[in-house]
Amino acid sequence: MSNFHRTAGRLMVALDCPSAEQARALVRQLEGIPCYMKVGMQLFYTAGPDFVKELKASGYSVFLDLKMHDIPNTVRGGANSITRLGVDMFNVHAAGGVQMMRAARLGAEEALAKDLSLSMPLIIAVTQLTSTDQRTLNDEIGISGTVEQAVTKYALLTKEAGLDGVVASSLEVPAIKAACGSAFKTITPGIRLHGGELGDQARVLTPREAIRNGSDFIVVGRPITASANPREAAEHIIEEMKQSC
Ligand SMILES: O=C(O)c1cc(=O)[nH]c(=O)n1[C@@H]1O[C@H](COP(=O)(O)O)[C@@H](O)[C@H]1O
Repeated sequence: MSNFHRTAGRLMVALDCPSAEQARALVRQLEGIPCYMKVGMQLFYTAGPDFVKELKASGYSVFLDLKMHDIPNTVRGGANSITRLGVDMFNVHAAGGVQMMRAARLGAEEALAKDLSLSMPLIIAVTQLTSTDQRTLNDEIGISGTVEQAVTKYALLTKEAGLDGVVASSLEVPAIKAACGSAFKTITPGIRLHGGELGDQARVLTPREAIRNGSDFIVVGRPITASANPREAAEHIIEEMKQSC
């Protein structure tokens, strides 16, 4: 496998689009770039499971980002339905606790037991959203300590629950890997090009910095989707990632 393909395989493009048509147009522009496609709430709530199946039928790896956070029984059912879509990765909130995260794995296992053609998706837990800064964590959410401490605690809970890794900012990746081991996956949004608009993201790094920090995957939305040329933007990001390897 070429270095280009290895590094591009660590890019996840957030298809945060208001319609299936717009998402399809974006996917067409990115054709041939071997990235994951991330389907989040905005697209899923309008285009639904059919769009996920369409991406899978076209050969894409899909991260279904619905951030489940509910009672264990409901998350178990949700994970079962999501796994039956054949996605490669999905997520829950670590704040739901160990029992809830274990229920997500159980729901996925139950889906697999019923359909042997399915494979086990990676199940990932969101630690602290990358839009959360230190003040918000302490004063609004009511969690004391540093963001890194809060993220590491949730990462350890995620590992205890038997999930595959966490979503966090790449700033926290060294601490997560030190606490949970290098095989524990880190999926990092909050990626911005040097000097780019932060928007609502608080904890950000560039693609180059994220890969240097040890992120397994970087999640990129607006730096690609809001660009005048999404394909060029994705290629530029892959180039940056390649230089960091
Ligand atoms: O789970 C996620 O993917 C996620 C977690 C998080 O802490 N922060 C975060 O930004 N995301 C998602 O990553 C993407 C980032 O998009 P941009 O800020 O446009 O690059 C969005 O689809 C978010 O929903």
